[in-house]
Amino acid sequence: MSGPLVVLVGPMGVGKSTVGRLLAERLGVSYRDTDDDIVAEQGRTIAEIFVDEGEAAFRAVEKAAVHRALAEHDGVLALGGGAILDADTRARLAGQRVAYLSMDVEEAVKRTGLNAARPLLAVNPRKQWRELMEARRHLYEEVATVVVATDGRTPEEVTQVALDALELKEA
Ligand SMILES: Nc1ncnc2c1ncn2[C@@H]1O[C@H](COP(=O)(O)OP(=O)(O)OP(=O)(O)O)[C@@H](O)[C@H]1O
Ligand SMILES: O=C(O)C1=C[C@@H](O)[C@@H](O)[C@H](O)C1
Ligand SMILES: [Mg+2]
Repeated sequence: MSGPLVVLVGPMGVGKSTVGRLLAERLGVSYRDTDDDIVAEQGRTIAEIFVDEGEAAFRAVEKAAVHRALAEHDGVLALGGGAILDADTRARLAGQRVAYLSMDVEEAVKRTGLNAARPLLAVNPRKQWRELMEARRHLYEEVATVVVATDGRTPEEVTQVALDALELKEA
């Protein structure tokens, strides 16, 4: 299988960065995050891109960054929470090993809070979360080869469950 060893998908704050780094360490590979790529390439925060140019422009930048990372990276790759909204990106994930990290709404509010750095959850996070997940849950499930529930688990426990589910050997 060419492309990343593992791709992580899931909503904002579910632990993609935290678990992604731990997974990469355990597997002896490098970690890459498309949100970080976008910030580095654009020289602006994601919140700034949303405010300056709107969500549609952000999604176009994101799509290019995701496709580049899928072609270049062979370690653990975390995608931005909304990357799976794009049909070409979902098609591109079809042959990949993809772990969907999931959580329920209460866990989501605990982990993301009222964080202004997450523009899609800035106002009424509980309601926004539910709406986002209604629109996206089936897309995360569509691209996933494994689903790992993170509720009530530490990042280390989530990492272990993911390794077992993916049947990957440690370095
Ligand atoms: N299993 C866990 N249990 C409790 N807290 C966690 C867990 N995993 C991550 N966290 C905490 O939740 C917050 C969000 O985690 P993280 O930044 O890894 O998520 P993310 O999916 O990368 O989010 P983003 O949308 O910003 O990319 C952090 O404060 C992190 O410490
Ligand atoms: O879920 C989303 O739509 C987003 C998630 C983040 O990773 C960022 O990519 C951005 O804040 C949008
Ligand atoms: Mg992250």
